[in-house]
Amino acid sequence: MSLLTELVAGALTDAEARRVDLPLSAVERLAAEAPAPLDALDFLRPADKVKIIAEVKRSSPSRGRLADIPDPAALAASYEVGGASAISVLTEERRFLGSLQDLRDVRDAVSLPVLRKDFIAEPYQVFEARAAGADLVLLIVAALEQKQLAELFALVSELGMTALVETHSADEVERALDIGAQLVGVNARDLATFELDQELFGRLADGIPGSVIRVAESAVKTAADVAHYRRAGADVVLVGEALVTGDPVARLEEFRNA
Ligand SMILES: O=C(O)c1ccccc1NCC(=O)[C@H](O)[C@H](O)COP(=O)(O)O
Repeated sequence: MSLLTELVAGALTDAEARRVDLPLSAVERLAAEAPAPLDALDFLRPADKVKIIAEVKRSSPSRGRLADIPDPAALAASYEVGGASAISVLTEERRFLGSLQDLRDVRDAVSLPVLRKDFIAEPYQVFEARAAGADLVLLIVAALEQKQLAELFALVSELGMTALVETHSADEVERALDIGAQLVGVNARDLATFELDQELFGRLADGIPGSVIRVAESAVKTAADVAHYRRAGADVVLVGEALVTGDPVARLEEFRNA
């Protein structure tokens, strides 16, 4: 079983367990009652300076434990002070040690759009994201059949949220564009081998029209890495490890001025 398949299966098992206490009808109701989502596309629109999605990331399969993050809300608030344009919260529990409670806490602490970063494969998880206050939901093309991707994308949009559609090849970029994605990510990390390829963004960016917001994900350690992605056409960079292992405000300022 590939790591991605394992991560999706684990996320679905955990969602199934939550569903025992909170059935679909209840989570749908909570989603409908949640305050309206922010327009993430507006916050991430291309500008003179690169926009940053700053990630709350405790641990990862490739790097193990990164940071304890006892107070995700405080970390997210410091990201906002540092000038982030959106906050990504890893809610996957098994390998990233995140939770939906982290997302709720972050939602209450910032006035920026919040992304649910998880291994989403079922509508229940999308309703959960909205009920917890998410404005954005990650959809990983490699984890989904095209029909499933299109249906989840339609649901995310119907609930007023924005999908960050993540790709790792030209074929996946085409699939993202086919469903009408307005926010397309290129992840430098091969989710099967963990290999990082910072050049991948540049190779795929040309296939993404200028009307679509282009997000370079992973492998940003320094301002030079941000500048590299910027030159290759990134409107937005998504950064995790470098922010949770250093001074987030100082690093965000460096990265924004790259
Ligand atoms: O980070 C991992 O090891 C990982 C493994 C398998 C699936 C996803 C994984 N990470 C999710 C991400 O894409 C990153 O958290 C995100 O792009 C930030 O990356 P970084 O700045 O390199 O921490």
